Amino acid sequence: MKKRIALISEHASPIAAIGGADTGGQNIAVAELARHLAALGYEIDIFTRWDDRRLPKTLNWRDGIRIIHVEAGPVTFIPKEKLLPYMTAFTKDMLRFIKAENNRYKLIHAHFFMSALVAADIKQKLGIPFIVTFHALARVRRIHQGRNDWFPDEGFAIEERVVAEADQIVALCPQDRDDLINLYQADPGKITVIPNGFRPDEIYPLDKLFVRMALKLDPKEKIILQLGRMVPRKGVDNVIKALGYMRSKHNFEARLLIVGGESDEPDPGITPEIGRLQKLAKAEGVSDLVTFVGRRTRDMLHYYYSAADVFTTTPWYEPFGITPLESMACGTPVIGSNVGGIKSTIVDGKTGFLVPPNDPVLLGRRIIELLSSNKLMMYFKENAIRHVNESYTWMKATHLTANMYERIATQSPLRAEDEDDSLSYIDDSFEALIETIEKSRRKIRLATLDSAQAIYRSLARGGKVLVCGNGGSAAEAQHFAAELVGRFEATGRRGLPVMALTADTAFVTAWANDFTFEEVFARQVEAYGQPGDVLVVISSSGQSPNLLKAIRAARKREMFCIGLLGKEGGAAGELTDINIIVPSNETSRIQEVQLHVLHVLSHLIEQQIMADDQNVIQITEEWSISQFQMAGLSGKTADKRKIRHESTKCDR
Ligand SMILES: O=C(CO)[C@@H](O)[C@H](O)[C@H](O)[C@H](O)COP(=O)(O)O
Ligand SMILES: [Zn+2]
Repeated sequence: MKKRIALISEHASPIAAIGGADTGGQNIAVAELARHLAALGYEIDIFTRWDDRRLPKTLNWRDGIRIIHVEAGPVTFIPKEKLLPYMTAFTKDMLRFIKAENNRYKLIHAHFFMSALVAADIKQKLGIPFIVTFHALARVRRIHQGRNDWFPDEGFAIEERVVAEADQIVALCPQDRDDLINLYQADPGKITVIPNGFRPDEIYPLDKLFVRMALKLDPKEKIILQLGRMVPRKGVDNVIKALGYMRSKHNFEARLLIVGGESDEPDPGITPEIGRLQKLAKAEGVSDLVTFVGRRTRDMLHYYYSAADVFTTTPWYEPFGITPLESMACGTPVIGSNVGGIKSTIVDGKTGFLVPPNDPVLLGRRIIELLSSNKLMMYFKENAIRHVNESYTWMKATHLTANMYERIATQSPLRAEDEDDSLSYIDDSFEALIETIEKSRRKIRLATLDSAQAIYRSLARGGKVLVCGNGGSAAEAQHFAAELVGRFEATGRRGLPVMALTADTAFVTAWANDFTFEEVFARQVEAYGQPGDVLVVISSSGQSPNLLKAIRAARKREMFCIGLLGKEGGAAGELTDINIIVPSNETSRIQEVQLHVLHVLSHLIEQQIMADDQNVIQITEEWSISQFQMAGLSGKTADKRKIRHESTKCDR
């Protein structure tokens, strides 16, 4: 069985279109991680909030990947800042799904703090270890966005809990790791740095002239590209201001293409951020240099990256930033702000430039410096392609992730390679046993009681019990005899004459060796059995010839025969006086229930014998005061056995 992993990404579905306000790097990261894990042989379920009724509850997205749409709040788009109140419902629906499918996830990998809250609650209930990738940390966001961060303050406490309870935390870059340690006191030993990546078969360089023609762009113009989520913190303002600075102070003109938004056509009505930036462009006197492209599908992105001369990304902060990688993968140098993940993915002066996040003048100067030197552009291009292919592919990130999964899985109680199979077997066998016990409880209670009474009656009258069976049943025959000759639960009772016909190895081997195995029990029945004694045969099939012969021999000696059987009783069931037939066809399940029945019989017989002996002592004491003395006998010499016999006669 393949290893099952659950990914939770409460707001960022892998199938959402990229570029909208709430769709960006996390959607891509989850989608790519899932695809590459599936290629490594994992079975992936991605749990994400159901926000569109047109989508099925469970979607078989790709080979080995399902998207499970979780019911949590209204089935419509809700901004991620408003999702926290629905997380309890999310957990409940996810638990329901896991239980309904009887799924055993090796671990859960949660993306973002709300998903991690779900994972932490599920870990508490089901013990499944979990890993978290925060993608963005509340404290960091608050530092950089202040009151423009609309997430509820509960986020801080939730992140602290998650940091403490997660089995492992993925930091996207060294800055992310430092923030986790400094702002959340995360245990450094629990942090693994795994950067995001790009897919070389999806994002690769295209011929600049060709794509400019395809995109109807001027082949000669200098083009600056800005691509990503349309939100203020991405710092597009900075680039527009840089454009203004370049034109006014250096008379240097370049076109700025802005790709992104909520619709394919740029529409300030649908994407207010576009309207805001248009106003800014006007104020900076560069409206004619700024082109809003609108949202584009992922298969078109490398056209835009390849068409540009330089890619700019100057957010105030950026937990990771996938777009600079993609641009470098297309051979387009990047000028990015010296923050978060960007400062570790861009190699300053080798694959592009790093600039402070809010410095349009410096940005403008760097753009001019780069766009004015073909030599520098070529140098950055070559370095960029080599750099990202060496260090930042999704395949590489997935290998690091899978290594971490294996590490966690081997530390957890649900560990190790092929244990899914073993665990399934364990669970199934328990289920089957529970089912057999359930059925048996109803079916064999009366036969069990009758058998206990028959054995007790025989013992009470001075009779004995002979027990036999083969293999596991031979062991149980001896087990039963041991309970009654010795003791089961009670202390201080007399030993009872119960004999396992399997125990005399000298006789059994001699008789089987010299004559026939079929008569090893029958011969002993003939030797020991008396009228009124009981023979108990234990068999799962009821077909063993040596048992059938034993029963026939017992009948001849007017013994009472009890069959503890399975599989509808077999031939033995036809010959005995009482049958306890376990309603199952599986030998092991039959034997397991038979052991329980033998314990129940031991208890019932033992209790009856104890009650009986108590009765005898009382009568003995009464007689010793009255009748024995009158008869001139001492209590000591009273014939207790005789009295016992009398007292049990009237019992039943
Ligand atoms: O314990 C087991 C199987 O669980 C075996 O030893 C099993 O008792 C032997 O195969 C017996 O020979 C089966 O005999 P029976 O139950 O069919 O009379
Ligand atoms: Zn067995």
